[in-house]
Amino acid sequence: MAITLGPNQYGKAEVRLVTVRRDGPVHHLKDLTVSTSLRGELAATHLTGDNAGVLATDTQKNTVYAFAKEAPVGEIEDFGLRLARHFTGTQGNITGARVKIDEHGWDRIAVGGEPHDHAFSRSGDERRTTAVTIRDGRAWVVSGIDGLTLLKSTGSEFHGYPRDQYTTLPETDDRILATAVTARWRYQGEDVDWAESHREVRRLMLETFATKHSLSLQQTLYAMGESVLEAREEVAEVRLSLPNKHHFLVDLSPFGLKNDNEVFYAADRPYGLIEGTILRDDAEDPGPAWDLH
Ligand SMILES: O=c1[nH]c(=O)c2[nH]c(=O)[nH]c2[nH]1
Repeated sequence: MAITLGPNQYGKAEVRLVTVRRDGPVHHLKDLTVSTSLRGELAATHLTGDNAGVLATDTQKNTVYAFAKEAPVGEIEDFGLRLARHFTGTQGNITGARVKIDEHGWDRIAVGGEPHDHAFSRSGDERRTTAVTIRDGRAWVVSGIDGLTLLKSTGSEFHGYPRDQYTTLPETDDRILATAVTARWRYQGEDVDWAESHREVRRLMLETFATKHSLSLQQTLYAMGESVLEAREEVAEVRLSLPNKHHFLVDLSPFGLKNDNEVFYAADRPYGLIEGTILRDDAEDPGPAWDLH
């Protein structure tokens, strides 16, 4: 029997980085969680403990902080590209790098209706994300959104599904549709206005969720991805993971009351999990070598 080393990578996970741009009385915050991951000729350390080719994860963490000082962080995609290029460009045996960044939003506190210069409140659960991968000299950028919770109180039906001996779900032509969007979209190329693209992808998905009359969450998922690919040529592929946050009608008949789609029980688990990829058929296939997402 022969034993070999399979795919491997190493890096520093979840470096918490907060920067304050202080070029005047109005301060600008960036709040990021950065994870680095390197690949390459790393057999020696695994097989013999020879660390000559191992850029320490502590050094990777320090590089994140130093880069944040040496130039403005800017958009997370650009920051990720700078870091990934640095790791692959300066370490002879490192041929691949992945930098994942989550951005946590802060809103300015309104004081007397005016946004404050340097006091903030956390924006909520939604996070902007990116994963930048350098592989064999090529860069791939996959950006996204986590934790964007959506609900529509009508405009959603679910019926026509098979009924077998285990089916109890009543068919409905009017239900609450709610989900927490995890979205990832892969860019073709790097010549992108990242902030504008993120804003527009988000807007398109939200508008489609709101306006598309839904016969299933699967149909809504496809329509959300399709609207992005139709309008944004810089995007090659959209992946969505949509938990169906069920809202069940409460049976009010024991109290002699009729429930006209007004009183619901919001269940937290179990939940349906609807996932899918929407693709442009002429987009370049990045290959399976290192899952980009
Ligand atoms: O939009 C839905 N898709 C399903 O596949 C499903 N299954 C289910 O029980 N409810 C729903 N809703």
